[in-house]
Amino acid sequence: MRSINKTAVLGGGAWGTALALTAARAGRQVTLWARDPNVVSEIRSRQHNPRYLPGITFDEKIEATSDLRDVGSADALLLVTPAQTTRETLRALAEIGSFAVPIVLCAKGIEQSSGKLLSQVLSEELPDAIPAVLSGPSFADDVAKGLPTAVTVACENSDAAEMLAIAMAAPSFRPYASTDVTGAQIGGALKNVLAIACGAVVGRKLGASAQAALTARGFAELTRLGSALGAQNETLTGLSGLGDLVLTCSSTQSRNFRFGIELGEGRKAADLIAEGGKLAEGAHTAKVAVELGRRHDVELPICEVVAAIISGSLSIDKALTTLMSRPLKHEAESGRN
Ligand SMILES: NC(=O)c1ccc[n+]([C@@H]2O[C@H](COP(=O)([O-])OP(=O)(O)OC[C@H]3O[C@@H](n4cnc5c(N)ncnc54)[C@H](O)[C@@H]3O)[C@@H](O)[C@H]2O)c1
Ligand SMILES: O=P(O)(O)OC[C@H](O)CO
Repeated sequence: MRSINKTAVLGGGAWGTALALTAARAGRQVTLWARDPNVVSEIRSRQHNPRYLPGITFDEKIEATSDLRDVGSADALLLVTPAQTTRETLRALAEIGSFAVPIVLCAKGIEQSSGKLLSQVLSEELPDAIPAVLSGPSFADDVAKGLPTAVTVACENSDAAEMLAIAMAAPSFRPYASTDVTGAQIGGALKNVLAIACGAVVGRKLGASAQAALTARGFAELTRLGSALGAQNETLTGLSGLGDLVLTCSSTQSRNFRFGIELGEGRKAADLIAEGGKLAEGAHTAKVAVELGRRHDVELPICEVVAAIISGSLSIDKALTTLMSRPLKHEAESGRN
């Protein structure tokens, strides 16, 4: 694999911009591709992205473009468009070349139409690419401001994982290399769904004890599904698993958590989605996560009630009764449904 200097970021939203800044701080040459020409012109002319990172201006040099052909010579690409647009973005890339370089999946979700992890989607659309994942506790706003955090960078090829970690490492951004591509995706996908549940508990004023209990039982679900799919325990208890779950299930900075709060306060999911506000990936992942669980004989009761609340078939009060009246069991049985 060639060394990583030229880095392309696809996606001009909050996370794409924050990761482009991080790569520049790490000393990389960065091209940011954004679909929206306004984002490109704001970055080019004023070094900021006010729609997605309001109040943040940057000194780092980032080349912004809306022409996808400009990313063709990158040594590595970071894919940072919403999870459900991954296939579409990859297909657009495939029209330009075969990209036999690392493609780092930074979105957190599972493809709704197929139930596939984004790494599977990548392998189908760009079979020559080297699939990698970047995930962990990281609010775009914090990262863009240079506040410190640590993340997981996973690639089956251990050398490539290390090279990617080095390529993205900056004074306030510490990537840990991993070879567990599946495990690194499960935490990010499920924590968004579980954060909606925790937000609903807060919005309904059910108390901090309920929020903590739900987070811990949510972690049991994340672990069960991850283990069934072959994830390593260290990944699930690490930055992209437990680390991101704790962050997202406890902070009003999280869009998924805030989506849950609104549900808890009585808003309808369909209305929130129709309003097209901030991206809450968990609303798009809940149902497909439950289906993925079923295919692997894994029960995901919290994800299940979140999916039912989002579809409008279950109220929050009924969801609580459903969860609290499940058969009593030993905590040690958590790994087995
Ligand atoms: N914001 C964060 O703190 C954060 C942190 C880690 C991971 N993520 C993940 O990163 C992904 C992107 O999130 P974000 O925060 O950047 O979202 P965002 O809403 O801020 O930005 C999404 C961007 O994608 C673009 N986009 C939407 N559909 C597109 C399409 N079909 N083709 C090309 N571009 C398209 C939008 O124009 C926008 O620029 C999500 O999966 C999210 O879970 C976000
Ligand atoms: O704002 P959220 O809920 O999409 O969370 C952002 C990041 O995934 C946190 O690590």
